Amino acid sequence: MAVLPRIHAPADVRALSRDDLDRLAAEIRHFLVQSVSRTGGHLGPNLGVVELTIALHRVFESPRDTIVFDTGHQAYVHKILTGRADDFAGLRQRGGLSGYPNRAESVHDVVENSHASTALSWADGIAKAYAIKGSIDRHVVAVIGDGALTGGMAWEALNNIAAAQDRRLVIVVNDNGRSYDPTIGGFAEHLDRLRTARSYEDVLAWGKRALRRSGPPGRLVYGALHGMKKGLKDVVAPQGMFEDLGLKYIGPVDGHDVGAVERALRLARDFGGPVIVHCITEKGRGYVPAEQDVADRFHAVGQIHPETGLPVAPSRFGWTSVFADEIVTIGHRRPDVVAVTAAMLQPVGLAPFAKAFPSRVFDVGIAEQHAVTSAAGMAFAGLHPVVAVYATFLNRAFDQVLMDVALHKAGVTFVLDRAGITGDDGPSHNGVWDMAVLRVVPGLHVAAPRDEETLRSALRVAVDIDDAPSVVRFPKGPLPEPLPVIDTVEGVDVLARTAGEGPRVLLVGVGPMAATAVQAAEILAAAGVGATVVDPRWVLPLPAALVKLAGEHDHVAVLEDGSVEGGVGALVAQRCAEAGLTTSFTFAGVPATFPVHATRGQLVEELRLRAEDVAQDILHRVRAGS
Ligand SMILES: Cc1ncc(C[n+]2csc(CCOP(=O)(O)OP(=O)(O)O)c2C)c(N)n1
Ligand SMILES: CC(=O)[C@@H](O)[C@H](O)COP(=O)(O)O
Ligand SMILES: [Mg+2]
Repeated sequence: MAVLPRIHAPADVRALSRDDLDRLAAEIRHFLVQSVSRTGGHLGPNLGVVELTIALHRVFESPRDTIVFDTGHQAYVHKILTGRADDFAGLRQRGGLSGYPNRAESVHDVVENSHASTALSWADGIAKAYAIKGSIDRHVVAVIGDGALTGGMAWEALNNIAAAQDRRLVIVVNDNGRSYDPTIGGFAEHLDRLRTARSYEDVLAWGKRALRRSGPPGRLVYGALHGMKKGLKDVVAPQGMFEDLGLKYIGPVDGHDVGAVERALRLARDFGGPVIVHCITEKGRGYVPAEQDVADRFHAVGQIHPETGLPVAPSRFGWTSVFADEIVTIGHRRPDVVAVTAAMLQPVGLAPFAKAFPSRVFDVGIAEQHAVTSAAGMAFAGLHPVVAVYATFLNRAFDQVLMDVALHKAGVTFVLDRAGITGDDGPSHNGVWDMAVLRVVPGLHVAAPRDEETLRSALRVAVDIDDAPSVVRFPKGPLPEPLPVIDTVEGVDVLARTAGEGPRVLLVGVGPMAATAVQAAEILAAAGVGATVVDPRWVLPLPAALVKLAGEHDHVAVLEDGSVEGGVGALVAQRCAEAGLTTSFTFAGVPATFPVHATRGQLVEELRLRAEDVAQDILHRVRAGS
């Protein structure tokens, strides 16, 4: 009889027999492959934490004990064990399950932020609060991957966690040796060494045999050692780095052996202080296409054929591919150009560059702040670094862009992929803050290309800027059709001029929103309102021609796939006001909200960013004479 249908809450998992547990793990694995094949999602990471998550919910009593997941992309099993298996048909879809923990879904979910390396700080804060509130019997458990452990915040948290030996805080390191690629750096090598050490279980078993064979005194010693705060493993093979930090270490544990993980977690739970449980897992475990995926073990898949793992729809030539191609061309021409990635070499399109110039690409781990400041160092020493990250992840390196790159007028180029609304990856993955946040950085240049040619051009110009930071941002997904230029005004592309009676409208399309602006102009023309559509291509520094053009029109609409608060539209309005213009404005962009996961198209409609929405809003303003 199937076990999974009997699981509606963690208590059901705790009630299972040992045999049922193995069956449950197999059934969950089958379920994940069948379901995520249909919806897309983080299949590989979740196949790697099936047994680990089962053991977690058997040893700790969520929500009384608090379990937080770092990044949260590996929380599908947690969702299954907390009664949401039936909801997976709607994974990452509007109205369906989020691809990450989500408090609106369950009391068992805490951290909704999908940005890596934050879980230990969450755990430290929660543990401090429990201590102050006297809830000393509540445990806090943080599950963090080896990749997320390469992020600086994790080490800030470890430093604090180690400072309080009385906190019931368990750190479960889910060590599968990879982010997307194999995890890099000295710490990753340290984990490697631990990983290859004799397993915790083996050492325990050896200790039991060896000491017990030596008669009553040996048995006495084994009992004393096993009961010791430090535990046998540390006595036999103390784990230097963690021990030096003041953190007890238990492991390495076979993360696919429910019993072994349970035993290690129980030991950690009862220790009464901060403990690291080092679980060795395999990303994509139990699904051959994922296990054999050299690139990233099916880290994130679209819809696939479950039998083969092959994509249902072939991926189309997209924005990232254009960057991947152009940066190689630039690399041939410019030996000083180097590339920096934060553990996302393939997703950001740097694999061809790495193949062509293996010594000129640097994977710094999930460490965007380090990526930016080390790039400032590279620029100081005569290189032109190109830092390629997803737009949303640059948020955490704002100070480094401002104070290490811009303050020193460093020629660093930032390539921001997934800029704008991405949608199904949830609110923390939309890349909508970059233009508003970076707007205040002195000297910084920002390009928002609208198609392939303007992207290639922007990259070529950016790498030639050697006295200031430059940013080139583009969205996720397939390339739009090229938009022809009918005129230019002091470097600003004019894409359309339509006839009409009465007030004339200036439509400023930022990046791919230029296409929406052209469509909106056509709708306005049909309503008898004439318009000019322009695309500045470089939105920072703001071209003076935009103010001049605004002065020649009665109403200005700025369309941007980014925050409308403090965005490009706000900047255009400010410059117009400074020039004494009294032009009225329509601002089409993303409001200061966290849109719930949905497709990009659904969010564009929800946020009224379609051409028909923008045209309607403009007509309303123009006809109201405002
Ligand atoms: C700040 C930040 N940078 C990059 C990412 C993209 N990202 C998502 S998961 C991941 C790899 C995480 O590796 P690990 O922590 O080892 O978890 P695993 O996928 O191996 O379970 C990366 C780089 C992110 N979510 N947050
Ligand atoms: C969890 C995480 O941050 C990444 O896996 C991200 O979800 C990938 O996004 P794309 O699928 O857009 O590359
Ligand atoms: Mg990993």
